[in-house]
Amino acid sequence: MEIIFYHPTFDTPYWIAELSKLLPDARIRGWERGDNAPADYALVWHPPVEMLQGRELKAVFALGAGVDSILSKLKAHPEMLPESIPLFRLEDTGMGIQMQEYAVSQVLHWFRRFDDYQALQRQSTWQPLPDYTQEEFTIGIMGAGVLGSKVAESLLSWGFPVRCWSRSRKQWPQVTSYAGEDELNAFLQGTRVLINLLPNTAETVGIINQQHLSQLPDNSYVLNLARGVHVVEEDLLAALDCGKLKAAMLDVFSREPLPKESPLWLHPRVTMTPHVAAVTRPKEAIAYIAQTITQLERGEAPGGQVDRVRGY
Ligand SMILES: NC(=O)C1=CN([C@@H]2O[C@H](COP(=O)(O)OP(=O)(O)OC[C@H]3O[C@@H](n4cnc5c(N)ncnc54)[C@H](O)[C@@H]3O)[C@@H](O)[C@H]2O)C=CC1
Ligand SMILES: O=C(O)C(=O)CO
Repeated sequence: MEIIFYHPTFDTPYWIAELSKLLPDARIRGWERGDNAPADYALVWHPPVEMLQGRELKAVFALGAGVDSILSKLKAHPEMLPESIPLFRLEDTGMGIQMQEYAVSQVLHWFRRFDDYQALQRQSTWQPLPDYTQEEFTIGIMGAGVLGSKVAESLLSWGFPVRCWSRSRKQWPQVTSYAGEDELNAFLQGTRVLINLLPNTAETVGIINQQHLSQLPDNSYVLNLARGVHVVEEDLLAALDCGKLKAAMLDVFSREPLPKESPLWLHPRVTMTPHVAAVTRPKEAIAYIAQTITQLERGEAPGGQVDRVRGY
């Protein structure tokens, strides 16, 4: 079995060495321009078109959870990957715990009013503030998939009311499930902290916009952990400035790196991280890919296959 690997920043020799331990019969090589030798599987992130085009692959693996970049490249270059070749993505593989850490720490930061206390500290003001209660801090998770479910679980354990919104209704213990466009407004109207974990698809681009933000209660919060294109940044800033939103924490942006001139950098109630909410953990990802390849070789149907029409 031949496997080719391409990632613009990962440590290719490490990935090859670790994957070889789990797939001892495979010959694994880092792909370089000009390499047209046969391959059965390709492991990729932002692959050049020529890496995949014209190959008779058994499957392609995206080395992350989101497949928006590879699917948008496929729109422009459908010849890169015929429909008959399945595309797999990473499901959790250590990203769930990272999303839990991120969401729980930020929700608790807002819930315990550390943002307000930091503002008071800057004015040298000693001023205890009234506590918030869990009942007034309903968490609304958009995107009830692999990562959304992990985040829901962790916030439930801190006693917050949790609701989720997705395409189809979920039966999760203690979580109120809203489904489809018809229920989006009702979902938003009872959400105090909106956490976005949707995939980037034609239906979800720009979904956090003026119209939807206006449905949230006043003094709400937005935590964007998914993709920058979900948020209309001017609408978010307007919502912060009119008091609809109390604060926003953003990990992802419509343009990355965020341009220096973006007003988000200096807004006093915006905090940000540079797209690090959950990164690919090599050990877990390698074990997952090795297991999936083994299942494919046995003729089984493993999980994690992307529905290219649906877009995630
Ligand atoms: N900031 C970061 O570091 C990272 C961000 N991500 C982002 O998180 C996203 C979610 O990842 P997973 O949970 O693994 O994806 P997933 O595919 O398991 O879950 C997606 C969820 O969104 C829902 N959904 C999709 N389209 C919808 C629509 N039009 N309306 C309502 N609900 C819809 C689905 O029903 C599903 O519940 C990824 O696509 C990626 O963009 C993932 C990893 C790291
Ligand atoms: O895996 C993904 O989709 C990511 O965004 C990694 O940062």
